[in-house]
Amino acid sequence: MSSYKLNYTDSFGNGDVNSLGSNPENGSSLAQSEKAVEELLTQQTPMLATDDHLIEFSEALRTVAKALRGSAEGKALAQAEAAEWKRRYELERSKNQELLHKAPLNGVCADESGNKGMDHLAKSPRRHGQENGKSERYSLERICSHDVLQDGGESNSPNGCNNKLKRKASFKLSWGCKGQANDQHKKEIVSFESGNITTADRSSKQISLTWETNPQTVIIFTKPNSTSVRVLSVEMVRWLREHKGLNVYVEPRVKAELLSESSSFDFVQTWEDDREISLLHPKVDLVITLGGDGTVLWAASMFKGPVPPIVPFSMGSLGFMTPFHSEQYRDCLEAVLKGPISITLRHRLQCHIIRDKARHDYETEENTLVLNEVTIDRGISSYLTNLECYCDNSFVTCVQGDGLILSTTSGSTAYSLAAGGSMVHPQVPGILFTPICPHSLSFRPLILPDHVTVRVQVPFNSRSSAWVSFDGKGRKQLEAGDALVCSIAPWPVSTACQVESTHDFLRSIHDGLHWNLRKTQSSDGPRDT
Ligand SMILES: NC(=O)c1ccc[n+]([C@@H]2O[C@H](COP(=O)([O-])OP(=O)(O)OC[C@H]3O[C@@H](n4cnc5c(N)ncnc54)[C@H](O)[C@@H]3O)[C@@H](O)[C@H]2O)c1
Ligand SMILES: Nc1ncnc2c1ncn2[C@@H]1O[C@H](COP(=O)(O)OP(=O)(O)OP(=O)(O)O)[C@@H](O)[C@H]1O
Repeated sequence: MSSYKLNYTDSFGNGDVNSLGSNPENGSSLAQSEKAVEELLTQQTPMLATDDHLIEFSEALRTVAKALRGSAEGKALAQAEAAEWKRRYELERSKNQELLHKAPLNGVCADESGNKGMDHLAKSPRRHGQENGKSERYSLERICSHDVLQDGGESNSPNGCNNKLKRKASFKLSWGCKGQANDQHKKEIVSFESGNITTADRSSKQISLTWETNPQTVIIFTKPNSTSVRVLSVEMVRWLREHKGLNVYVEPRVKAELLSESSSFDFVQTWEDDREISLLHPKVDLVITLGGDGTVLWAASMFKGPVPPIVPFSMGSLGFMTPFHSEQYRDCLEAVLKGPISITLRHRLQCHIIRDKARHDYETEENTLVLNEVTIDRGISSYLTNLECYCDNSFVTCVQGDGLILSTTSGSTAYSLAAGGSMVHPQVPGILFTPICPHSLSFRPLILPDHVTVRVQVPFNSRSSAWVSFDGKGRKQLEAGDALVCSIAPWPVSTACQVESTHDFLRSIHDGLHWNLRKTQSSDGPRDT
């Protein structure tokens, strides 16, 4: 029986409790043997008085009967004890599973037989007690101590796990980027409670936007020189005003177009200077774009800080960021204005040029925000670029070729893709480092994490200058000694999804690029036998 008990405790957490000393058949056979002895004694009694041997035999049988009774009682006790241990074991197992659900046991080590150690219980018995009351805490602590003693107490197992109950050293994780204390967000994603690092949440999830008050003001950006866009913009502006009672802003060019249609478009508001538009952000609830991806890039570039959510209607040939069909604009806008809507949160890169010859702060150039990418190329020069690249001050490589693309994940389906970069889901945070026609066989594209700062410098001994462009626009020259510094901007661009982020992304690569489109192989032909 004690071996049952030891076996049971030895295999705590993994053993088969039902096989340990609780076989009901054993108990009933002992009871039957005892009953048989009693019957024999009763039958033999008349003869005992006359035969000494029989008396002796009778005494012996009584002793055997007593022993059998004791054994049966002991068995019953053992069964009761086993049942109690089983109850405790199941109680503990359910607690462990509860704990596992809350936090996977990263810090728990296994003994040689693969059994889980008890450190996870040792570290938080009080927590069990607080949750389940004193008696359960007491029983759990007893189970732990029992297990540890049975497992051999103080010795260290070969895998380095000490079987003795002990507390793990506690620690703290902190996140920082160049001295900034921006822990809060990350702490919600990674928990490091009680020495266990666990993922508490995903850093990037499908995001849903719900209006708390009704949207009042929209701004519409349209692709220039397109008749179909012009026709739609006239219709949409009227509908937004007459059916939805919204304030509408458009670009000065579009206001002129609307007024040429009818003077009733007087209510439409605009601005004089593009710098004014950044002041509009606090007033604008929603941005609508009518065009292709270029119009989304254009709209985003108008906001040098936070950007209102964008609803992009597809009116171009390709539409990676434009999931909405213009024919159904009423239904679509009804749904968006009502909410909730799924959005894709697209990171932008903030790019800053540092001029070697700049000696004063006022000579510093303004940051430029890009939604797709910043490109550093050789421009009209016929020489190879010679770009020294650093990531957080670590030297990365020297780009000798046509140039380098630093792309967002939204931009991964644009120029970076054409230069051999991976396609990356737009909500994956990171910076793509994609060379353009590198003059080396081993230069593969990289994807860097979202917290790094990349610096691309034209060395003083470079044969030629380089050229920077932002989302394919605004080219600037980088002379020898100049550098471009680039990191993820704090103001992402949220675009409304037709369905949800992943669905829309996959649809865009299927429809836009015919990704992995191939005729299905017919089933007739050679087969594995
Ligand atoms: N070789 C190339 O593929 C190449 C060369 C130069 C620029 N571009 C891209 O063009 C972009 C500027 O776009 P534009 O419309 O203002 O110029 P554009 O009118 O010259 O159009 C460029 C094409 O890129 C597509 N595009 C833009 N952003 C995209 C994205 N995120 N995913 C997939 N395709 C996208 C557009 O739909 C368009 O068809 C640049 O940011 C750059 O990524 C690509
Ligand atoms: N409101 C705007 N003002 C000035 N330029 C714009 C505006 N909207 C878009 N553009 C520019 O017009 C060009 C074409 O825009 P867009 O990509 O939207 O249309 P598209 O080329 O017809 O689309 P696709 O590339 O899908 O065929 C881009 O270079 C973009 O920067």
